[in-house]
Amino acid sequence: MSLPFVDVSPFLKKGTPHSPAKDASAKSLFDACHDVGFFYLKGHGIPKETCDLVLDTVRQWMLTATDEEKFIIARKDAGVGDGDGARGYQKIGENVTLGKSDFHEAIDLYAIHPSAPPSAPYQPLHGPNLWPNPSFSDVFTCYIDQILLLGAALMRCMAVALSLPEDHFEPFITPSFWVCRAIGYPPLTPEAMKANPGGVGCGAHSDYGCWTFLLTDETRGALKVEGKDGEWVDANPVEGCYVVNVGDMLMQWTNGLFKSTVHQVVHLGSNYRVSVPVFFEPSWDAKISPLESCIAKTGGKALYGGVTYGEYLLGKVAGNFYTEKK
Ligand SMILES: O=C(O)CCC(=O)C(=O)O
Ligand SMILES: [Fe+2]
Repeated sequence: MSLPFVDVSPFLKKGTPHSPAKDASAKSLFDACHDVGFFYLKGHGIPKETCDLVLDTVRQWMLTATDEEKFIIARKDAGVGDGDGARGYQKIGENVTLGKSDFHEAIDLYAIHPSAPPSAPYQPLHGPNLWPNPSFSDVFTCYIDQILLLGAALMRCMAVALSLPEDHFEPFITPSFWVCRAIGYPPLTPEAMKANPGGVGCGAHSDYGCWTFLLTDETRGALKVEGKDGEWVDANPVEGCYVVNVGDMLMQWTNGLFKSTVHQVVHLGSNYRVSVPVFFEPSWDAKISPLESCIAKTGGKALYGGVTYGEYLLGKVAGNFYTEKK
């Protein structure tokens, strides 16, 4: 199995008339999402220099920040200092998947909550992002703005793929409650290998939102996608493309028509690998339930109940971290 390609370029400019190019693009999106749930997205219009700057910014900070600098922006439980239980730096092993620690460090960033208070204490997910420094914040804020436009374009493409009006999803995603992770996977030293025998940088999981736009450095053989027969397929980086995948929320929204596929990161190389997934999500208050047109195409019965996206997210984030109490 190799991952299919989807060209989103016909949808980048909002308000353009329907065209055969749009139909072709929407059909390739439908096939990719129905079949594998993972694809290479081309024609996205985000310059290579922007992507390189994002990756370099993460690498530079992860490799040069002192323990104290990392501690200052460490993720804290909600209500503790500037913590909201989700945002901030996580040291190696703090993130867990299926009860096992992941061998990576990361800074987690989220959209600002629509009713975020001006100062601490913060309820879960209601805090400010904990930025390492102003230039990191500038680079990421500008980058995420571009991904949000791309996410909206992909939603227009998805609407056409599902025979809906092109702007059908706009009210649900405006504004998107996006999530972004700046991740570093250190090389596995012999000692690290002993503590983490499988070398699992990020355990097998599916993503919980809508679309994941994954930017990675040039490391090959690290990201693995579960194929239909349970085999692991490498999703190596392709120059000029994002690796994009369907998350659980989109699977529910399409009543299972689009697949949210399990993947993992096993980085056994001797380099420090950097990746930056941006998770494009509905608005905090968006009510998501299976689309009628998708129910009709999948046997006529809704397979999922409805959720409010923010509540659903709160439940997911609560299970992400290793705490001493567990
Ligand atoms: O680092 C990667 O390539 C993928 C990370 C990932 O799957 C995630 O953060 O959900
Ligand atoms: Fe993932």
